[in-house]
Amino acid sequence: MSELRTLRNYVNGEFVDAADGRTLDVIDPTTGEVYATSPLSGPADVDAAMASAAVAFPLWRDSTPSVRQKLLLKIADAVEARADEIVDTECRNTGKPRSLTLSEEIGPMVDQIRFFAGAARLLEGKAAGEYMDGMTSIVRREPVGVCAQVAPWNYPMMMAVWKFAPAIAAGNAVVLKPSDTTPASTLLLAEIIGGVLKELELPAGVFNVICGDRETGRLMVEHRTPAMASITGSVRAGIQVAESASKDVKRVHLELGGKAPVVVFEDADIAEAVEGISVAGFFNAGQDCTAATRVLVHESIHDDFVTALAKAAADTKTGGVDEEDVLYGPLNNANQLKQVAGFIERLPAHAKVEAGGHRVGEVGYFYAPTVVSGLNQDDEIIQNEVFGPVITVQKFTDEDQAVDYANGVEFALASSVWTKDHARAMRMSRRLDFGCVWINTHIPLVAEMPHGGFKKSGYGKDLSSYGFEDYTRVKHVMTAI
Ligand SMILES: NC(=O)c1ccc[n+]([C@@H]2O[C@H](COP(=O)([O-])OP(=O)(O)OC[C@H]3O[C@@H](n4cnc5c(N)ncnc54)[C@H](O)[C@@H]3O)[C@@H](O)[C@H]2O)c1
Ligand SMILES: C[N+](C)(C)CC=O
Repeated sequence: MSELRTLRNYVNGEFVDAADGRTLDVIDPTTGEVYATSPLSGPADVDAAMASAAVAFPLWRDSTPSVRQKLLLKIADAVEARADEIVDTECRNTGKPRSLTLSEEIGPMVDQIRFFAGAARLLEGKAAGEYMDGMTSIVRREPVGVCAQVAPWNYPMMMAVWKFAPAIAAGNAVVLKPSDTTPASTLLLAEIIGGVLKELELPAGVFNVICGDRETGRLMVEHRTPAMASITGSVRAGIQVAESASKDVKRVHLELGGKAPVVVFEDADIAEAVEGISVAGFFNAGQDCTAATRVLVHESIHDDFVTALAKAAADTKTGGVDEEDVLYGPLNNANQLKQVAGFIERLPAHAKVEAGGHRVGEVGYFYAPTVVSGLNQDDEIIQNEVFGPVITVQKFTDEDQAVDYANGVEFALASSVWTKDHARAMRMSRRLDFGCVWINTHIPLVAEMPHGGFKKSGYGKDLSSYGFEDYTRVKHVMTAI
């Protein structure tokens, strides 16, 4: 067995252990074996990281947009240059297929960092002017302060980018906590970002990473230093973060769970829909807040659709990091495997498992591509986030019922409509109560467009100029003239 790696926090430009030496095991989900340890950070570590960010913040706040852009562009170049190493690290820690991680994550991440590098120089505000006789008003857009940022395990490195890039572009300093199950790639990003900060002689404390669990996250959010708390994670965690932040009225940015409806009308191109939906439902083992997880199909094509989707599931391959033609790897951790299996074990008698419905192998946390039909709107598996390679299929009779079913959950992050009827697609995009509506596609994202939900999926946007503005505050300056 190879030697255990020791991961360390990254604070003020240095890798350091937790002050009291406590650690957590880091597990390779492909094998279920411990391959590293990471710090279980406590109050002293949170204090140190916050102090580092607090010192850096005024210096970074006063930097010009041009300097912020230069930093981010250099980080993007460095990430691109070390892509293979980053992918190796991410794949060891998540079990994702190597080739897909390279093509579907590194490219977009680099592009997203470059997008925010550009955004740093394009902040918009209202025109300065005389809105009252004898007075001139100006709007200043300023960074918010130190940001406490908490990331999930499903896209560890990409979610880190979505957090630090807009925050740093806007002039904030960051303390970021990766999930306890996936700290490795975020710490490699810290090494890269720290190297660029050093090269440009910029304050080391602009970017800090501390590892730990929920309690570490709570300590960060409740710490007196940050002015803003941002989390990507479950609804439960989001509610707790909002509660913690409310104690001293910190700004909160919440990207939480999803339960995306996928509405397929009778005039859709069925073959195209089945292919797009199966990839968007099973990609990353369905551990995606926008996954195409909850299919609603018009009754006239329901049976044919289910047969085709079950075949697509049977043709979908899960397997190891370097296996060929694999769409997805293991679930992220033993708890997640238990959670996904639990939903299938508890299915009501009226449900029918059309494909999969079982674990694959006994080593690691692999689960088969699964399709379940015959479900009712109030079934547990329809109302709750499975976050696994499971697609459910329900029948609808008309547009109104499709809208009722689609909107009839507590989540409201993403949705899609499959139809050739343009007017219907436009009607549906107005009526669907989700932060994103895709038409005849599902899952693509671009840096320029906002990502974020409504209802229990949270508030605040990632990516885009909206996401950038969330990391700024607006000040009115009025002067007598
Ligand atoms: N909306 C999005 O953009 C998006 C993206 C990815 C994942 N998610 C959601 O995240 C969930 C899966 O991720 P997860 O299991 O890591 O979520 P999780 O809620 O268990 O944890 C997310 C992060 O929050 C931390 N955390 C948990 N409780 C906390 C608390 N009380 N205070 C501070 N930090 C706390 C965790 O340590 C982890 O780093 C799914 O529900 C998924 O839909 C949403
Ligand atoms: C944000 N996204 C869609 C990349 C992953 C959500 O889980």
